[in-house]
Amino acid sequence: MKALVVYESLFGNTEKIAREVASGLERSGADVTVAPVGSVDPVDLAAYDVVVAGSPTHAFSMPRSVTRADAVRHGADRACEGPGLREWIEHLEPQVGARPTFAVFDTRRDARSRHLTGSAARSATRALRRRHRALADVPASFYVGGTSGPLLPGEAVRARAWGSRLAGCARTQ
Ligand SMILES: Cc1cc2nc3c(=O)[nH]c(=O)nc-3n(C[C@H](O)[C@H](O)[C@H](O)COP(=O)(O)O)c2cc1C
Repeated sequence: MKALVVYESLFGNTEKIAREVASGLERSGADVTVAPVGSVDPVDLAAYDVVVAGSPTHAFSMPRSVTRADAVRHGADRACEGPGLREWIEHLEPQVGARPTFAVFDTRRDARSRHLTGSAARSATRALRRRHRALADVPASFYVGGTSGPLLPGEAVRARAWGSRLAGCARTQ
């Protein structure tokens, strides 16, 4: 099974999760490519059985240019300023056939936080459904302690386990 894991990441936390998901997929026997979302042509996905896509949650949704600029003001690397997952999904062709199957994840602030956090992965799911894309699993969220991280304890392990499980879900689709 061939898998692609693409990510958008301003401070590096979503990239770390993407690499753990990739390692889980690999552990389950998949041949995996991991890449920043901006480096993969969204029109050219026919080679993959499963595409996993992730981004940070910004303002309850996927990042936009204005929220990326905000992240840079908070110390994120300007080179990561996008375009990102939102724009990548907009450039996907409307789906013909079931392949590849998609799965989406995000990073966001601790679920136990007093504030409503929103979820980029839920927004990405809606955007993919509008493009008639098949989804292998419910959107997943992984938690950081603050705007620049770090990942909360146990999240890397949870991401690897999710990756392994995805390999199974994608095979049965
Ligand atoms: C401009 C901005 C808006 C954010 N909005 C939210 C939000 O609505 N909900 C949330 O849970 N986290 C929010 N965060 C925290 C991010 O989710 C966090 O920075 C991200 O998970 C870190 O991932 P990264 O290292 O891959 O960039 C926001 C961060 C920034 C910079």
